[in-house]
Amino acid sequence: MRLDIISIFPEYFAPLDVSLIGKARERGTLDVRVHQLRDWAHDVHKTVDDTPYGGGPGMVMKPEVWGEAIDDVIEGGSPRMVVPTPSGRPFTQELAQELAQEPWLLFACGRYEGIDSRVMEEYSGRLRVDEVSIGDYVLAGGEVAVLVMVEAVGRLLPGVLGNAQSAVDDSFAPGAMRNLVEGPVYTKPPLWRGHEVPAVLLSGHHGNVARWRRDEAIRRTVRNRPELAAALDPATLDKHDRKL
Ligand SMILES: NC(=S)c1ccno1
Repeated sequence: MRLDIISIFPEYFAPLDVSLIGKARERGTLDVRVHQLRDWAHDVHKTVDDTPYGGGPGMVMKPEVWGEAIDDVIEGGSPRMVVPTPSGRPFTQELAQELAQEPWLLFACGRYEGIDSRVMEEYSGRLRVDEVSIGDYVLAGGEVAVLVMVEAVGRLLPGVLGNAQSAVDDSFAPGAMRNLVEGPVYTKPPLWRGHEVPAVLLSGHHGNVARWRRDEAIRRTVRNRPELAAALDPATLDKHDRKL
């Protein structure tokens, strides 16, 4: 997968050189290219923003600069374009799975009050353009949101996770974990400061362990995410689940 990221703060993406994503880049699974938007601003101050039409606070990012940058980066190609914005569709594990199937993603990091809407309008005619929100809160720009999305998508690519089963068991993963969050996890020692590991996890009985883990996932989902629990497909719940 090729990932292009356009931003006025390319240094935000140094974390993509480490850990799982860094190793995926070294192996060639991920080809990440970060671009400084100001390279396409031609005035002496490298201006990328201006005052909003209609008045109001803050500044809006200029369409000319973005248009030149995107045209140069895509070189006539057709990446899927993702624009992080609080007004976008929710970024979910399902969307991460969908984006992980794409051969090429282009992330446009807005700052200030955002990118002139004509940029998304212009490229929607040529590319799949998704405005996406990682949550109902406002950041100073799209860079942190892109880091979140790149990690969530990148870890789903073949060979990135040490054990592919991890992605299957993820919270929210399609299939058995759909609309469920994961239950608690434990490791050695079996007793720590008076806290014991649940006995079933030491039993070696795989069926009982799987049942316990599902029960705990349902309990935690009901406790922490009642709106997800309400959306659980009744067909996937057996009579034991319904008693939880
Ligand atoms: N919530 C998101 S994605 C965002 C982008 C910029 N500010 O907030």
